[in-house]
Amino acid sequence: MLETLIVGASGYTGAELAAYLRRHPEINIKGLMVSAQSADAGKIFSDLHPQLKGLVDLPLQPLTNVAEAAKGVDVVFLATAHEVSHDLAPQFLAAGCVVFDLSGAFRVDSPEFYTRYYGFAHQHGDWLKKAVYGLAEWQAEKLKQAQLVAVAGCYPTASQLALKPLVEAGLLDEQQWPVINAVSGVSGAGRKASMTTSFCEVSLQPYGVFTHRHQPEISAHLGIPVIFTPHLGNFPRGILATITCRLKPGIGEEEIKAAFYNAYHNKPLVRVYEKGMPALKSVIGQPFCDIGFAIDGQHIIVASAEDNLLKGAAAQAVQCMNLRFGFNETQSLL
Ligand SMILES: NC(=O)C1=CN([C@@H]2O[C@H](COP(=O)(O)OP(=O)(O)OC[C@H]3O[C@@H](n4cnc5c(N)ncnc54)[C@H](OP(=O)(O)O)[C@@H]3O)[C@@H](O)[C@H]2O)C=CC1
Ligand SMILES: CC(=O)N[C@@H](CCC(=O)OP(=O)(O)O)C(=O)O
Repeated sequence: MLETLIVGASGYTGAELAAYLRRHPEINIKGLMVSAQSADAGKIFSDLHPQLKGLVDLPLQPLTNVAEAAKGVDVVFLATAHEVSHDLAPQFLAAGCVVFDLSGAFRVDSPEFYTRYYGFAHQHGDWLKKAVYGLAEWQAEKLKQAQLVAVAGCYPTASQLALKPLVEAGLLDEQQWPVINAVSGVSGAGRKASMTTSFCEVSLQPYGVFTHRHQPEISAHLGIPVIFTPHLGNFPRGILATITCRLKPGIGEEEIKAAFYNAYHNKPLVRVYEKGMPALKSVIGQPFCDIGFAIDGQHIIVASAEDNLLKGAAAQAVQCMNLRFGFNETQSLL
């Protein structure tokens, strides 16, 4: 049995982690943590997330001393903001814990990337180098050795799962950058109140145009440049990415189908459609990323759908943990 902490347990992804981990036969949830100053410290977790009433009724504990909190703990999930994870992860790692970080704090091995896109100077270049990028379907071998897993971002997961089979098989015309248009539900911005995510303000709209931090995350791990435009949608959860690319001359449906088959025929959490396009309703509340495509001449449109809080965050984190410890990949997820 692995003793496990969820830090940031009162948040959206933290709550989803608790829901999965409570039913994992190899995991004991030892503690649900929030910040030392949290207004929710001392409250019962399920009073904040009543869907888990009677299932996870532990108190939310203030994280006042990391060394103390890490005692007897094997695994830590950090469902915290990037800056918070950046500070906490090295402390839990120093205490010997295996850390699964849902934030972007360790996803790209480039200190300049953090200054430019995250607005802070990264202090842990050693861990940036050692971190394994948690895009589970593509990192199974590396994950087995990882002490720090930087779980892939929500948009980057939907985007890369759709594009990587085509890139790896060399099917795309390299002169034409893939154009990714993706819409996310509001839970992507977290649970804390803010003006931009308040009910009356939200209206379908692009944001972060040419500047969103997920563009370089996707490019860095895909190995090619992309255009990425996120949109905020007026629904609670889910991401739909619609991606337009140009194929190399002579590439057709047969090659595309083969590329997706080779990549995912034995990957239970990616479902590639024989025909039709995925919709959010098929993945909300599910740990899957669903992919569909259509070809017209040299153009291909690939669409991928996921629940941002699940395959885009908590489910993928648990999937990475399953792979790390040699459990069934979908344990507690399906
Ligand atoms: N939402 C999404 O769709 C996705 C989110 N992510 C990433 O996952 C992380 C969590 O996201 P999300 O669940 O949406 O965030 P939320 O804002 O919903 O939750 C953040 C949690 O962190 C806690 N927290 C804040 N500061 C500290 C601290 N210093 N020590 C311990 N706990 C702290 C908060 O509680 P309190 O403030 O009361 O202490 C809260 O429990 C972020 O890095 C996000 O970028 C990744 C993929 C998708
Ligand atoms: C709708 C919305 O605001 N989405 C967030 C992305 C979700 C997220 O938390 O980003 P990571 O996957 O990198 O952790 C944003 O655009 O900043």
